[in-house]
Amino acid sequence: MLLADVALTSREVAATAARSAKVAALARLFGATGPAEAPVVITYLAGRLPQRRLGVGPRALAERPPPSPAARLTVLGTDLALSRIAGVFGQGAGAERRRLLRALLAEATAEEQDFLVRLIGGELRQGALDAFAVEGLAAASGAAPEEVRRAVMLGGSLGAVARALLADGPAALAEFTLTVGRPVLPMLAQSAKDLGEALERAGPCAVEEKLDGIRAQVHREGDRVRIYTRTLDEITERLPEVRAAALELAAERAVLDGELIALDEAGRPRPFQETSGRVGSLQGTLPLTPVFFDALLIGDRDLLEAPTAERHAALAAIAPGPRRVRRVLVEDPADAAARRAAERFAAEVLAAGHEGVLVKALNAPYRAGRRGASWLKVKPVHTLDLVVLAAEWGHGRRTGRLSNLHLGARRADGSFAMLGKTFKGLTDALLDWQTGRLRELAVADDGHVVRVRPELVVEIALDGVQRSTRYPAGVTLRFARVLRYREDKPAGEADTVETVLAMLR
Ligand SMILES: Nc1ncnc2c1ncn2[C@@H]1O[C@H](COP(=O)(O)OP(=O)(O)OP(=O)(O)O)[C@@H](O)[C@H]1O
Repeated sequence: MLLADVALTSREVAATAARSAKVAALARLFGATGPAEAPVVITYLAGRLPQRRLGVGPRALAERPPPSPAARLTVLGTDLALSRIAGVFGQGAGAERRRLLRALLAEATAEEQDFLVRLIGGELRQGALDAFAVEGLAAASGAAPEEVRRAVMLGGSLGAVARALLADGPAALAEFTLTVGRPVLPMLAQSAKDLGEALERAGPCAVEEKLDGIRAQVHREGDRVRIYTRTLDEITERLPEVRAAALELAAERAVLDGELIALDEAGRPRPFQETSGRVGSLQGTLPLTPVFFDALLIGDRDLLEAPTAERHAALAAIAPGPRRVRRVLVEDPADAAARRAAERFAAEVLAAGHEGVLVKALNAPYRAGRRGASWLKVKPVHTLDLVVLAAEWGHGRRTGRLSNLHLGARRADGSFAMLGKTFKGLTDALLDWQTGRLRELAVADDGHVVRVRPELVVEIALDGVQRSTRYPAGVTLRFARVLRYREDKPAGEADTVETVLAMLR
């Protein structure tokens, strides 16, 4: 497949607001896509790179050679060329990467050059693309969209499902079942205003402590253990203590969902930044403890469709108390005594230094990859996960470091609206870290503001939001401060403008 075909479809999909037209354009393209090309095609359409980071800056992207008169770049050829660029390290790497990029661009037509530069610069990101691609793939292959969706959750990636579907047709979807050693997307929670609202919405439920750590899915088969993050990256090698804990479970074969936290000697949770250092690229040395809250598979039993109460019981049978999240049951939310007990529990959880509670409907299945109403989170402090759009060079003590962050929320079309700026809450270690990371993401630097690819998610605490004519969404943040970077969260899942506007009310 030619890169030109992908560029054309990308333009068509962006140009129409109609879901059916987007899906039809994608279905046409997938009809002509080979199985091996499919993962790359899908990644490009979503505006992402399989290589994630190329290490080329704004200067390299600004240097365009004369375009090729005819389209001849293939998708796989382009992918190979980008992998070569990403693989250059050491002295003179910058210049060598620029040379390779120029050589690639010289092979591209003017339209392909445009596509590549915007792709590499992060301007083509389309958060909603995967959902349309599922339908486009279903249409192109004759499979049911719901089946494709289920396979993506269980297979962990749209690319892998597309490859199988385009190679073997709808029958290939049967291979995508929950398998030990193959992570599935975690179930996510919606927000509730307070515990009262959550109990009302959930019906009979469990109220659980919300631990402030790192989401982890732990797979065990005999003495083989694998640990995955929320984005399904494998982190087993970095966490021998978690592996050891998994080997102590009373089940040889299990897939469990939980949170990794760092505790001090008194058993109180340590700040998240110390936890995340072990998993993200910040440095961290504290040992982590897994605390499980769900079981997806135990022995030969796939528990995904089993109700919460049954999954919790299955977990309790194989994991000792300290390895499990603490919870109280509210069998009847209309019962005042049960509600009071839940309120007391939530207050204790906060007093113990945790961030809030989760309220989980007892009769609901485990919905991998979904943010449904059967899990509700209640947190007393307002926080937003926003995307860093730019940063300003600091002054005085912060000279030479990127400091004041420009923060954006996600629009429905996948672009970002700036909400405000903050340099509060940044420790020296965070300043150093973000300076390095943001320079890697830089696309422009005017000596004052460095604009970056919108990829880095940061969790911001705030006192609220207020109307403002200075910012494009008509709203800005009050007393925003940085809590932590969320390297485990993709920008496509950052909070939306809609969520922020809802906070005005
Ligand atoms: N008992 C628990 N049950 C489920 N999740 C928990 C629990 N304790 C802590 N968590 C963590 O809380 C997260 C959900 O709430 P949070 O407000 O942190 O959302 P987030 O990570 O910002 O976004 P998302 O809801 O997208 O995960 C889970 O992903 C998990 O990491």
